[in-house]
Amino acid sequence: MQILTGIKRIFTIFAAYFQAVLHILKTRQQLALFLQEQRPHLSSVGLVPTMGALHKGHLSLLSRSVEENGLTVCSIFVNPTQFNDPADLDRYPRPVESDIEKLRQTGCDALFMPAVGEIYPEEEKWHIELGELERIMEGKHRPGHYQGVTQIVKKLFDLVEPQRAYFGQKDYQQFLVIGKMVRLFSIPLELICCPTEREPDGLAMSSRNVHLSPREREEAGLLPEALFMAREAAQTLNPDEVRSKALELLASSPLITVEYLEIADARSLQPVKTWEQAGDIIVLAAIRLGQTRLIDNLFIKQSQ
Ligand SMILES: Nc1ncnc2c1ncn2[C@@H]1O[C@H](COP(=O)(O)OP(=O)(O)OP(=O)(O)O)[C@@H](O)[C@H]1O
Ligand SMILES: CC(C)(CO)[C@@H](O)C(=O)[O-]
Ligand code: BAL
Repeated sequence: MQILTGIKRIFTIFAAYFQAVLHILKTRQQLALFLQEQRPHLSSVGLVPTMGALHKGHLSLLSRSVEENGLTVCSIFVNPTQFNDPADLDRYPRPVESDIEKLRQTGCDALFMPAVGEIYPEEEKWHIELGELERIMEGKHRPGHYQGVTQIVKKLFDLVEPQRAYFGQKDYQQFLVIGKMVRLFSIPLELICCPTEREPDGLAMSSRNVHLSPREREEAGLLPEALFMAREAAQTLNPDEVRSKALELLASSPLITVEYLEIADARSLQPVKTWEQAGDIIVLAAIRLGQTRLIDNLFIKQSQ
């Protein structure tokens, strides 16, 4: 009896150990072999694409995937083709060791972290028709950005073939763009948009927040404040008036430059003139604080 209990205990320890194992895969081939081995035993695979420098926002996507799928793959790849500003690419934070530790703690099964040459062995052409979505807001202010995003996300979808892929609402326009790409290529997967995780003062968590000076960090709180104020003001004012009020609040900081602030139909991202014009309405903004560019958004009206 004692022997049996002992064997059971050893088995439990081994099982816990193997569950906690994070497989680190650096090449397409390692990823393909790993998935080939695992897939027959699994109900579903969840993919969480990231550029690393993981924070609680990323971890919330990972926890949701771990909960909903038999296997979760996180990718960390700072994709050069989506950076329209080379300085932004150069200084993008890359704290690999602490990222790996965080992934271990979430129960993520595999980390795919390829080198640039592994993903782009040679120069390649990529262009898909994203329509208006590419000509407004992020698309307008970061030319080529969504071509780079769709290029890498399509490659990741092809390599991992997940049943579900998880993205954050903080990059809401990106979520719509990826939805458009999935429909264009008829990719059989479910896209899941997870809520934005925020700091105590409301600032959306972002890998780029580390670049803010203490003074900029303080003023950055005005961005969520303007969005939450807009949602409140929508109860009594029309969209144009709300927009002006939010812009006024951001203008109160000499450090902030507003790139855009729009109140839009949450499906098309076209500006609305009345609250009745769309079922779902969202306020989206991008600001610059010194060298750092921050984006955020908040639903003002949601039909369900
Ligand atoms: N605060 C957040 N809450 C929830 N999801 C987030 C948050 N920040 C980022 N994400 C999501 O995590 C995924 C990976 O994002 P990414 O690696 O670019 O991090 P990031 O913090 O958004 O970086 P940056 O803001 O510098 O672009 C994306 O789907 C993104 O929307
Ligand atoms: C989706 C993504 C990982 C593609 O590089 C990136 O755009 C991001 O982190 O949001
Ligand atoms: N989180 C969106 C990726 C980017 O800013 O390039």
